[in-house]
Amino acid sequence: MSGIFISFEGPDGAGKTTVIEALLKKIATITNKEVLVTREPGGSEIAEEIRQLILDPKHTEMDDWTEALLYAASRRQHLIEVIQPALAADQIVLCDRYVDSSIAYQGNGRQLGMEKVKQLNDFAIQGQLPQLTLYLDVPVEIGLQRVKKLGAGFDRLEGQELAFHQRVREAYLKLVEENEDRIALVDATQPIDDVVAKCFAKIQQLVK
Ligand SMILES: Nc1ncnc2c1ncn2[C@@H]1O[C@H](COP(=O)(O)OP(=O)(O)OP(=O)(O)O)[C@@H](O)[C@H]1O
Ligand SMILES: Cc1cn([C@H]2C[C@H](O)[C@@H](COP(=O)(O)O)O2)c(=O)[nH]c1=O
Repeated sequence: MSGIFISFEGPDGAGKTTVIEALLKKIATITNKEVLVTREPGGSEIAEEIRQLILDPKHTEMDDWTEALLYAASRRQHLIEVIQPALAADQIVLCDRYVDSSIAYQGNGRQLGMEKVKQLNDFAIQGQLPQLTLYLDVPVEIGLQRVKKLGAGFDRLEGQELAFHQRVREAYLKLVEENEDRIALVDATQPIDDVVAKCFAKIQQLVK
């Protein structure tokens, strides 16, 4: 695979989508490589259908392991159908969430165990990790407040209790500590231009 795979992570409302959009233009100034923006869960027709199933607030009866398996299944489909072909075509892939989301949300948020959820996903991704993961760190109250302000309501995951979101953030901070060669923490409470500049600096180091 000759492309570059970059994922973006963070609690809900950290600013991933906004940052990725801003980075698109900036990346075009430093490389001729095509840039593909995609997201999880989703990014392909089948994976988007799984997304609807998982995030629908009316699916209150969904078992936690079923949820973890559905995220892993949508990841597998997206990886095979979208990410790997783009990398093979020498593109830069900017992915809004990837495997660290499952380890944080299902592993620690749902308390299924970070290592167990990692193992489940090892099967799905077969070693395909991003070269760089930009973790946008924000206190969960601030992130959820930002989502609330958008006015579209909460999906099934966003609608979980505060303690769930706090466990998610704790897990991310642990992942940053354990994977400092891959995951870079960016303070996402800063003004958006500063957050974008910090992310861009990290990407420049990789793309040059
Ligand atoms: N650094 C920032 N400062 C203030 N507001 C921000 C910042 N970053 C993003 N926002 C605002 O927060 C809201 C949520 O941002 P965005 O949708 O990019 O977050 P996200 O991480 O993609 O969320 P989700 O996890 O729910 O997909 C948007 O209204 C965006 O303009
Ligand atoms: C990939 C992935 C995501 N989640 C959660 C995180 C969010 O609450 C939603 C996705 O919605 P977004 O607004 O597009 O960020 O799903 C998760 O729990 N596990 C995962 O693997």
